[in-house]
Amino acid sequence: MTSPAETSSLRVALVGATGKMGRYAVNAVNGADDLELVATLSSRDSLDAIGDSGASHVLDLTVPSVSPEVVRYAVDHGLHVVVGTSGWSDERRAVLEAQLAEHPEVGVLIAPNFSIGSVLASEFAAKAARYFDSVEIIEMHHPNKVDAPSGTAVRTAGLIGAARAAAQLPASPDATEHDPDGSRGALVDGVRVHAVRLAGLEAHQEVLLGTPGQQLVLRHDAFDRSAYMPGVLLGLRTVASRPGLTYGLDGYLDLS
Ligand SMILES: NC(=O)C1=CN([C@@H]2O[C@H](COP(=O)(O)OP(=O)(O)OC[C@H]3O[C@@H](n4cnc5c(N)ncnc54)[C@H](OP(=O)(O)O)[C@@H]3O)[C@@H](O)[C@H]2O)C=CC1
Ligand SMILES: O=C(O)C1=N[C@H](C(=O)O)C[C@H](O)C1
Repeated sequence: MTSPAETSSLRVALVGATGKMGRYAVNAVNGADDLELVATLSSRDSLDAIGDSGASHVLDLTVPSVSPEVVRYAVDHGLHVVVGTSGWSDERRAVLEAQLAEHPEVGVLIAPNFSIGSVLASEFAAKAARYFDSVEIIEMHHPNKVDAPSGTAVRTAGLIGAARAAAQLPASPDATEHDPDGSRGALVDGVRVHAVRLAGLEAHQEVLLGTPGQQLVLRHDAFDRSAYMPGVLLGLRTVASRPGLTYGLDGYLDLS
């Protein structure tokens, strides 16, 4: 928990303030008595507006091609960062870890998903994975999403893959020999991931777990972006007390 002294000086610069997530986050931060929104940036602004604003924290809700530059700027300036933007691959996180080693006082949270339901669904999937022969992920999003598979699906596959490896499970059974068009989906940490983009959808994910005679489906639906705001605020309030990189909001939750 952050102390009152720390929270009273929590000044947030929001990058991506004009986006779908950013617009919700502006309202969420403005509605929190212990947070002050000191800068709102879009693609038209220089990142120097962050430094000029006197921010202590940066909230990054941009696009995968821009997010690493935002985070690099913030860490170089000694600012704590909460990242919701997707696209933070193992390679990108390794580069960030190296940068953070030079700024050991700085905390960064990369949260592939801020919603508690989604975080729990991924956690449950990882717990269940060792008891089933097969597991596949279907992620379903609005058609404006620029990246696939979703950051949430990548994170979920990572947790499941680690759980299956720890249990020394073989690969999910699959006799496919001929798949010229990639119908079997992407393979992420040994888990097949299928990405659907459909008008009318927001953000949805199903983890299908199968073993002879039964199936378990773990599904999460985010119907609008209010689902993410409690997690955004939790991240902002906690990140300064957690130096280094935390990957996944579960790192700030007591899920044991
Ligand atoms: N972690 C989570 O729980 C969630 C994560 N996401 C992720 O958050 C990210 C944002 O999603 P969403 O709000 O839908 O995206 P939008 O496309 O609606 O918004 C993108 C924002 O990034 C800004 N931007 C683009 N380029 C730059 C730049 N060079 N410098 C500064 N700002 C820039 C845009 O500004 P402009 O208006 O000027 O173009 C806009 O404000 C995505 O990666 C998405 O996957 C989404 C939902 C939940
Ligand atoms: O772009 C989105 O909408 C979302 N992006 C995040 C992701 O890539 O997982 C989180 C959520 O799925 C919504």
